[in-house]
Amino acid sequence: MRPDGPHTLLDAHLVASRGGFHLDVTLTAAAGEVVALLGPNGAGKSTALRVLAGLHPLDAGHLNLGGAALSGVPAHARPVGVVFQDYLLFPHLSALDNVAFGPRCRGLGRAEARRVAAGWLDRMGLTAQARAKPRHLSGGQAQRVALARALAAAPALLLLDEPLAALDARTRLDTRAHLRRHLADHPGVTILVTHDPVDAMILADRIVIIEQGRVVQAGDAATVTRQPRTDYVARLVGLNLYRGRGSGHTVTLAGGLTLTTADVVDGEVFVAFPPAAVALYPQRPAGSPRNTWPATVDGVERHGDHIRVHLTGPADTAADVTPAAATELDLTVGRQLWAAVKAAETRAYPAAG
Ligand SMILES: Nc1ncnc2c1ncn2[C@@H]1O[C@H](COP(=O)(O)OP(=O)(O)OP(=O)(O)O)[C@@H](O)[C@H]1O
Repeated sequence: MRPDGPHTLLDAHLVASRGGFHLDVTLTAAAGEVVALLGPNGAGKSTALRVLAGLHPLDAGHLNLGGAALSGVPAHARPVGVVFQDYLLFPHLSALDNVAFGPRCRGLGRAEARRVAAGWLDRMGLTAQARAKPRHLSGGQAQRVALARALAAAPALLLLDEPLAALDARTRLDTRAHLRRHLADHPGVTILVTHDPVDAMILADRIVIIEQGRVVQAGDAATVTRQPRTDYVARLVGLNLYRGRGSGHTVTLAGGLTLTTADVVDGEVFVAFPPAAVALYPQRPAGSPRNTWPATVDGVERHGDHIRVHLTGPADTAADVTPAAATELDLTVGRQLWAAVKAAETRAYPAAG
C-alpha cells in the first residue's frame, strides 16, 4: 500500500521545538502499516512520538488521522495508544483489569471489556497471569500486558517507544515475536521508535530514519540496507559508505581515492561495500585487479566470530578479518597496511533522490 495513496490514515508534518531542538518531520502511513522511526540518540524520535500522542505541542505543520485534524485534540481524547519501554501499568490493577481498561475507555461494559481483555491475554500467552498484579510479572510479561492493553483499545494510531529496550536478550526475542504477530494484524497505523535496526527490520514495513530532527532516509528495509544515504545508516547496516563523483565504472571520492565499481554511474553518487569485502595486506598486492589503497590501523575490536579493523587513509574504512589473519597482520594501532576491495563487491548508486 502506498503511504500517499487513497489508504493514507496518518498524514503528518510535525514541526515542534524542545529547548533549542527543532523537529521538522513529515510522516505518512497507510492503514495497517508499521513504520519504524530509527535514529541516533537525541535525533528527535521521542519528541515526534510525543507530538503524535498530544503530549508535546505542534508549533506548525499538521497532524491528520483518518482525515480528521488531531492537533487541537487533547491527549486523552485521541484515538491513540502508547506503549513506553518501561510499561506503565496500573500497579493496583490485575493484568486482566489493566488490559480491560482500554476497552472500558472505548465504552464497553465491565464484563464485555474483561472478555475482550481475556482474549488479548490469551493471544499474548498470559492467561495464567490474568489475576497477577504488575509487581508479580516479569519484565517480558509486563511488557506484553502493556501491548495487550494498547491493542485491546483498537487505536487508529499505536505508538511504541522502544517497547523492547528494557528487556533482556531472551525475553526480547519472545516479546518481539509476539509483537510481530500482533502488529501484522493491527488495522491501524503503528509507529515504532527504536534504536535497534533489527527491531526495525523485523517489525516494520517501512523505516524512517531521523537525524537532528529531520528525515534523512525512508524506505523498506531492503532498500535502506542496500542503499544507505548517511554515515549513521551505513554504520547501522554495517557498510562502508562514501560519496563521490561517478564516471562510467569509476568513482572519485572526496579524499581523492578512485574506485572501480561494477555499476556504471555518472554524477554525484554513493559507493558502499561491506567490511567483509575488504582484504588487508602488509604490502601493496601486485598485479591485483582490485581497488587498493594505503590504510593505517586506527582500532581493532571483536565483532562476533571475526575482528573488525578500523582504518584511516584516503578513505576511512572498516574491514572484517578472521582472528588468524589478524594475528598474521599484526594489527597494532598505527600499523601501515594496504586495503583492497573487488569492483564486484561494491555498489554504486545516485546520491540524489
Ligand atoms: N525534557 C527536555 N527538555 C528540553 N529539551 C529536551 C528534552 N528532552 C529532549 N530534549 C531535546 O530534544 C532533542 C530530541 O530528543 P528526543 O528524546 O526526541 O530524541 P530521541 O531521538 O528520542 O533520542 P533517544 O534515542 O536518546 O531517546 C534532544 O537532543 C534534546 O536536545
